[in-house]
Order: sequence, then structure tokens, then C-alpha cells
Amino acid sequence: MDQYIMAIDQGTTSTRAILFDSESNIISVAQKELENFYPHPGWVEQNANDIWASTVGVMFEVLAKSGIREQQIAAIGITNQRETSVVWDKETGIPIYFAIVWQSRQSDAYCEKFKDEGLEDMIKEKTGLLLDPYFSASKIRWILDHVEGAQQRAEKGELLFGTMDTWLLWKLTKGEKHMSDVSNASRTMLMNIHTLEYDEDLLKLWNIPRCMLPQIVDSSMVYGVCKGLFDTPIPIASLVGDQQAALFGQTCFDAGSVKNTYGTGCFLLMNTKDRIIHSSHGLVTCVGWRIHGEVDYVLEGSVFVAGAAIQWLRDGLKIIQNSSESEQRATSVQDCGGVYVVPSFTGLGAPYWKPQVKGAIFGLSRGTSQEHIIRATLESLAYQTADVIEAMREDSGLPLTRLQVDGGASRNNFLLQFQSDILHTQVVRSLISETTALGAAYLAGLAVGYWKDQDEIRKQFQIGGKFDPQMDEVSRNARICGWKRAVSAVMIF
Ligand SMILES: Nc1ncnc2c1ncn2[C@@H]1O[C@H](COP(=O)(O)OP(=O)(O)O)[C@@H](O)[C@H]1O
Ligand SMILES: O=P(O)(O)OC[C@H](O)CO
Repeated sequence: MDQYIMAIDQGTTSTRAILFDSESNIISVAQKELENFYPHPGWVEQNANDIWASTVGVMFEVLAKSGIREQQIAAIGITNQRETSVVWDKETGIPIYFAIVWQSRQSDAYCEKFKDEGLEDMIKEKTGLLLDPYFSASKIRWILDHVEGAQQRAEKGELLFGTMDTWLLWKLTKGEKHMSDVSNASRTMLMNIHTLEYDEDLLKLWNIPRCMLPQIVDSSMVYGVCKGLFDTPIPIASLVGDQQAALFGQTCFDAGSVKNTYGTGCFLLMNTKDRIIHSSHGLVTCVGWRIHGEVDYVLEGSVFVAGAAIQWLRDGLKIIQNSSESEQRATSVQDCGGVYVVPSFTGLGAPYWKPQVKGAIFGLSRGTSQEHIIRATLESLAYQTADVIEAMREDSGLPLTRLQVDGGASRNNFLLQFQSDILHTQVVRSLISETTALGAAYLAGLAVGYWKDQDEIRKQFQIGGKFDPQMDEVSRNARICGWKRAVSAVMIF
């Protein structure tokens, strides 16, 4: 009887379950969209019970669709949107407040206060992170402050906290296992990246009781078995943050290997192996994964608006009908006609970190057409990526030999060729687009012996597209220079 791995990819917009076979082929996919709530400007929340219900739903659906029986599932791997935080009652399992999503700014005031108190450097040194409401600590603080009696109840051990890996593991094991893997814990701002334990000073600073926090564990091990859903005790064998999972799924196992996911935004991660590199260029340091106690660290940079800029062409400017049309329109002109689009609609992320900056279009002339703007918008994804790569190169001292890519916008061949030209580096698109789920599947499979080791996994990587640099140096430098001038201009506007 053939065996499969089930990966659960609990993302911001949807929850998916995907079945993989031992050659990394996708056998079946089930997906359920999630509702986001925006109770105030800048706030983003989700219902953790919906997240749980969507998870159970896709697990059953993917089995039903494929005709594969539960006895054929060798293990379940869980990967998740990171930082999103929920606090629940230990006895009843009922969340005391909505899950606060990573994008939410509702806990900004705590971070601003600590910045004013000059605590930023200390926090960065201990956690590798920037003092920002993106990470979990201020979200937990917000819940404990805004739900009546929550702080006292947490102190009495009546409440539990979790990111989505923890929440799903706790629910799947019927409250038996309260754990989080190091990759997720490294995004809470409560874990010390040197010791890989919760940091007493940080717990005191945020006034968060240790007893509500999950035990920090490896990213690949059998944590427990699914209870109450299936007749078979299926082991749950990986927990890993989604961006780190994609790095693993892309088999970026060597020092200096980098992946970029071109989704709504871009997430770039560089594997730095056992080196903890503190960035001087606005990148964050966190854990990639830990297997049998051995840790791989990463440097990470995020671009806020990437594929979202293509959505803006479609829904805002209405100059394309769908995202894929952007490629044909962009290649219908010879170049961008001197146009630069800086799509900093929600500020600029790494390496600039200018949250207040607005977007702009430069270089307009009487001859500018829609196609030039479309092309310049696609090019902006490549420039923003190149800015983060430059920061990674400088921080790590490691050369970039190739960039591995995935995500919705990586389907765009024009974008990837331009990316290769601007970086002067080969860009490789993975054949399997679901690298996040694949990474979680690999980590789960390794834990139960479905795959032998990382070498075996590395051999399974399949290239879906390869782009080599073609642009001459003079043109490349001129274009990069134009982009930098455009970015400088939005910063002073
Ligand atoms: N062919 C394409 N060219 C450019 N952008 C694209 C293309 N296909 C999809 N996109 C963009 O990719 C994004 C969706 O990618 P996806 O990986 O599903 O994102 P997320 O996981 O962030 O929801 C959208 O913003 C969309 O505009
Ligand atoms: O759910 P995604 O794919 O948008 O990823 C979210 C990130 O993990 C946030 O840090």
C-alpha cells in the first residue's frame, strides 16, 4: 500500500492540505479561503476557530478527492503564517480574543514606547528582530491588556498562547501537546536566538507569563498523533514557519543559498547555516529550522508590495484584465521608456524600513504608454528584490550564486529574466510551485523515515525554469541607478 505525506499549509488567505508522494509529486490539493476582519484601520484579525475548522475541512477533503485512505498517510506536516497570535482557555479551548494577524498594527504603541526607552538594540541583539508590531510579543501584550482579567488568568496558568502551528497541534492532539518549533518561536520576540530558549529579560519586559508559552521543539520530530479525527493514529511530524518551509522545500541547504517568494509581497531568506548574522541593513535574523538539535539560521528581508502592485494595475488602474496579461503587455515594448514605478503603497520594507513613504511613478513623457507603466511595475519587483539581496550580500559576505524562486508572480518569465539581468545571477524557478507545503512535507517525512536524509531530498529538486543574465553591465548599472534615484525621491517627498 503506497504511503503519502500530508502537508497542511495554514496561510494568511487560505488553509490548504496537500498530499505528496515519495518523489515529491503533488497527488491532491484541497483549499479553503479564510475571512480577514479589519475592525479598525490598520488592524487585521482572524477567527482561530475558523482556522481550525478550515484545517479539518481540507484534511478530509484532500483524502476524499484523492481516494487515498488515512492508513496511507505516513505523517502530517504543518506549516503556517508566522507571528499570527491567539490566546485561549486551557480548559475549554475557546480563544479569549480573535487571532491577531502578522500584518496588524494594533499593538504599535507598545513598540513605540520601547523604542523611546532605547530598548531596540537590546531586543535586536537577543532576538535578531526589529522592534515592530509584526512580531508576536506585542500582540500577546495587547490581548492580555484588552481582555478583562486576562493577565491574572494567564498568571494563574489558565490561558495558553500559540502561533498557528501551536494552535493546530494543540487542537489536533486534543490539548495534549502545547509546542512550537524554533522557526516559529524565533518570530515571537520572546525567544533568545543564541540560547533558543525564552529569554527571562524579554518575558519580564513584555510581562508575559512563561506558563502560557508553548515548549520550544525541533522542526522535524514526532510531536504526537492526531486524536479524534481518524481511526488511525497519524503522527504529526513537522512544525515550521511558512517562509522557512519554502526555503527547505527549495532545498536551500547550503550557506548563502537564497529563495524569494513572489506573492502579494516578497519574502527573501538566505540560509546562513550555524552563523547568527546581525544585519546592519534592516534585515532580520531568525531560525530556519532545527533537525536533531542542529540549527540552520537565516537572514530575512521582506518587500511589502510585490504581486500586490500587479493587482493594483488590474484593480486600481484597470489597465490589465488579469495578472498574467502583464507579461505579454510588458514585452510588447522594448523597454520601460525611462519610467520607474516605486510601489511603496504601504511604505518601504527592507532594507529601507520607511513605513510612512508613499508610492510614485517617475520619468513620464508624452510617449509613455500603459505598457511602459506595466513593464516598470514588473521591474519594480525585481529592483526591490535586488535591494534586499544587496543587503544580504553585505551582511553575510556570502556571494549569491543563484536565486531560487516561487510564488504566484514567479510564473512571469519576463520578470524572472529581468531579475536575473539586474542581479547578474542565475534565477531558477522550482517545478513544484507549492514549495512551502513541500518543505513541511519533507521535514515530516524525515522525522518518520519516509525520506532518509537531506541528500536524498536534494536530489528530488526539479527545475521548472532557468534564467541567465543577458543584460550588459552599462545598461544594468544605468537602470539600477535610475531605480535608486526614484527611491531617494519617494523618501524626501
Ligand atoms: N503571471 C503573473 N505575473 C505577475 N504577477 C502575478 C502573476 N500571477 C500572479 N501574480 C501575482 O502574484 C500574487 C499571488 O501570488 P500568491 O503566491 O498566490 O500570493 P499569496 O501567497 O501572497 O496570496 C498576486 O498578487 C498576483 O497579482
Ligand atoms: O501567509 P503568507 O504566505 O502570506 O505568509 C505570511 C508570513 O509568514 C508572515 O510572516
